[in-house]
Amino acid sequence: MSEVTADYAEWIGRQETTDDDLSPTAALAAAAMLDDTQTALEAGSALPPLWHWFYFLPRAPQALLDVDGHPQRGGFMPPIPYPRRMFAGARMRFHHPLRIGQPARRVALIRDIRLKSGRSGTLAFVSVLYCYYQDGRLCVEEEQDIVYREPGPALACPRVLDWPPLPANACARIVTPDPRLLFRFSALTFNAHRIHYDRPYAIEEEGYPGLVVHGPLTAVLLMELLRREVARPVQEFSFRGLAPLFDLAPFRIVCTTLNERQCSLEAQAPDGVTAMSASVELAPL
Ligand SMILES: C/C(=C\C(=O)SCCNC(=O)CCNC(=O)[C@H](O)C(C)(C)COP(=O)(O)OP(=O)(O)OC[C@H]1O[C@@H](n2cnc3c(N)ncnc32)[C@H](O)[C@@H]1OP(=O)(O)O)C(=O)O
Repeated sequence: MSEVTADYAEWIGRQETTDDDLSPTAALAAAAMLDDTQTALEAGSALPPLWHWFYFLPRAPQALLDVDGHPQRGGFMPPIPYPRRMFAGARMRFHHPLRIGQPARRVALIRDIRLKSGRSGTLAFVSVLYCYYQDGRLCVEEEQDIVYREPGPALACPRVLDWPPLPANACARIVTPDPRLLFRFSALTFNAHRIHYDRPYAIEEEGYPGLVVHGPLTAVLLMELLRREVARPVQEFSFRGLAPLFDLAPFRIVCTTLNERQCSLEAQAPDGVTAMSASVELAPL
């Protein structure tokens, strides 16, 4: 195990800088995808939390895409040999909102590469730290975990069961992850991974029962539920993808208020299993 990570030691500490003018165009398209007609998205408006994912898009030329649709490994990301890439989770801290229509910079740094043994086989986790700057100050810090898996047996189609009753201090929404939503999210994030839009590829090559819901889309939907229902600035947010969600049946997102500063969020698969869990620290009142 440690030998494999040693092979990639030279990737740790690699950096990549991306500039973006944060034009309102992407935010307006994201609002359309989210049926958000309320949020002010003019030049100078605060970008809602997590909407920075609609900016700083990958710029790999078409000729340098791998068969799965991601940029070929061995550039910024290490050449891990396991073929199944997934977004495993992220932890972030919001210091200041990014402002629409003003230049911003993202600095990415490979922080860690670690091999683990999981129920699904060997997992290689690559942790990437992203720091977002505007007006010379650090606005958002985010550490993402990308996991690469070995090929494994095909996953079964999820069963549809009843979701558990909601606790009193919780609110929820049912999400229908149809291909139109997945396509728009892939387009907004310029993510060409075929598991999100190419059903034969997702089923026959990567062994999923349907199109896979992007982890960041589920995280955005959780954050939007919080933004609508709790409507307080977020200071910290972390989430972990525990099981994939598919376009085959609706899933439920739930936000539970724990106390004045903390909420927990989760996405529940059609069979009731927690597919993503998240926690939020709100800014002090
Ligand atoms: C965008 C984008 C891609 C996507 O959006 S892909 C779709 C979104 N992502 C998912 O659906 C991932 C859902 N999660 C899973 O399928 C499984 O959790 C996963 C990652 C396959 C691992 O399952 P296992 O059953 O094999 O793992 P274990 O539970 O046995 O755990 C083994 C060790 O790994 C650690 N671990 C597990 N899951 C995570 C996680 N999400 N984040 C961080 N660490 C994780 C676990 O703690 C165990 O560690 P120990 O130190 O205790 O051994 C795009 O590509 O851009």
